[in-house]
Amino acid sequence: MYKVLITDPLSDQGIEKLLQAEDVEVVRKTGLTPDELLLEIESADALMVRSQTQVTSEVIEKAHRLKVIARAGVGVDNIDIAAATNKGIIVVNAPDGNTISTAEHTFAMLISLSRNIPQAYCSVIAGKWRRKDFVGVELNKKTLSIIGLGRIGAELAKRAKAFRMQVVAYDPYLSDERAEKLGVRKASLEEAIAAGDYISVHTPLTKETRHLIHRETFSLMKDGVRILNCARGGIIDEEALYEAIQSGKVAGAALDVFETEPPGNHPLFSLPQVIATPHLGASTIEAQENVAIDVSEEVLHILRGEPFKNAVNLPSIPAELQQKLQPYQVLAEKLGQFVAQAGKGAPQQITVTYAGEIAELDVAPLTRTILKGTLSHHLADVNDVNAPHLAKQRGVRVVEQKTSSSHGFTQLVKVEVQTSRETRSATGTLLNGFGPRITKIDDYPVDVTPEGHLLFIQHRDQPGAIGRVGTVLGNRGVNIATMQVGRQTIGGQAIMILRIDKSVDPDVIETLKQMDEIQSVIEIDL
Ligand SMILES: NC(=O)C1=CN([C@@H]2O[C@H](COP(=O)(O)OP(=O)(O)OC[C@H]3O[C@@H](n4cnc5c(N)ncnc54)[C@H](O)[C@@H]3O)[C@@H](O)[C@H]2O)C=CC1
Ligand SMILES: O=C(O)C(=O)COP(=O)(O)O
Repeated sequence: MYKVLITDPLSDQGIEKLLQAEDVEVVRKTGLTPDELLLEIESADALMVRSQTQVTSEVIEKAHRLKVIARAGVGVDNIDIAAATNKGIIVVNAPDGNTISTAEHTFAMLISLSRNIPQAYCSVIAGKWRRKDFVGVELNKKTLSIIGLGRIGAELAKRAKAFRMQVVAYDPYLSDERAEKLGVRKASLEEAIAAGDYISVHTPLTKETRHLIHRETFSLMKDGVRILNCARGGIIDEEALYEAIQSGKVAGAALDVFETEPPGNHPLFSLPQVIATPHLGASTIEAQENVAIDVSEEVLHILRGEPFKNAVNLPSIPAELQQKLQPYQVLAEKLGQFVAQAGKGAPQQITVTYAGEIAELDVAPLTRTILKGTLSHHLADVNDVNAPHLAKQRGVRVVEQKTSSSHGFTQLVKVEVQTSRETRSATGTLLNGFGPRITKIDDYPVDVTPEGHLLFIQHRDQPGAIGRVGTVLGNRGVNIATMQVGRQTIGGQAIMILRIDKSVDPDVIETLKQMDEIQSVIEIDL
């Protein structure tokens, strides 16, 4: 039974699948203190959050069983992604489910800001009728500068155009084609800042975007500019914004998000030009249902070891590529495991070579799996998420290369591990209908199914060697299921790979090692 811990309010309808899953126990505990969260997380297999729960490195450290942190929304700045990655915990989000709601909310703020609707409302219900105090401005023909033209920024642009606004956008990843398609003018950050009657930020909060709009940026803006932040508190320097409003440079600001949430009695709230909502961008029935459905499905897939889509700490793999790579996953992992167990010493460099048909695909996900297989021999809790990170941390160089020559096979994957003591390699392929095969160990051609218990023996090719090994194993009640022998020259170096039905005692290995013609015996579990 998997424990799925939900610590922020999620839509009941959205998590229906989780509630109905027979292998899942859903524990909903909102408003936990940090200490309570540290206790709860210890036994959780999955954690589902929105923006309130702070998933810090301390929380992650206590998460002994956690496989996935699911963010029912977009921004993951409340999750310590590096700590999760380090621990091999997958972080997923729901990038699409709240786009429209947040764009609509930003547009509602844009209109409210222009027509002083919140201020006028407060005045009217206080019994006043002060029409002159709330004269607004039109959106028609005004310029809206959007900083960060991603999903939400693009939806906002469409709405602004429908109101006959000019839209200028800055986004380092904005192509000319996309700008043209959306009917926006692509600009540099400075140009966009200088052009806007309105400036709306829609980037994630990252090291680069923290205080993207700072004191000096305000000086580049038009007098009377209006500012919107429905993305993340911290993208705009709040102190600098306060000063810019007070000086009259900025005519108004609409804020849905704050550097600290809840913001309490924030100095900005003393300014009548500021309107605010309590982080409501994604708070609609529809968005909440969408994001909860999306992350519930992801959590179930991850817990059950099935393919999933939106990992934040894994590169995304298009479904078509995933389907093509799927059959190679087992081969990749087994090759990694084989070479790691067959070699002596800690790995210094892992070189993966792809040949034939497979070399035409983006093989990065397979390389991660190979790394997982290789490193898991020396390290605990390695998975596809943390394998590259762990390799780097331990100074293991990873080289990925491709070649067209596959020596008569349709495709080949070769994993070579270089340690301080030796270099060892295993090459494998997929045999149509028969699954993974190891076709070569070092330079010895073999045909080995990579599964179960194997004995890997290096010896001198000489008559009787095979028989003597068989006798030792037979005498100890070890049944040999299959056997492969490879040699380079008659009477030269050779290898034996025996598939045995059960693991052997260490003294059997010692007995084999005593034989004159045998140089090494290694038991390999795949
Ligand atoms: N107020 C709310 O309730 C909500 C807030 N958000 C916030 O909105 C943000 C954007 O969401 P989406 O549009 O879905 O994400 P997205 O990933 O589709 O778009 C973000 C865009 O920002 C751009 N960007 C990154 N760094 C930049 C920089 N330094 N300068 C300019 N552009 C930069 C990226 O290229 C990308 O196109 C989220 O990260 C989240 O923090 C999202 C949903 C709800
Ligand atoms: O999706 C996002 O990034 C949001 O900011 C929405 O936050 P929330 O889930 O409403 O706490």
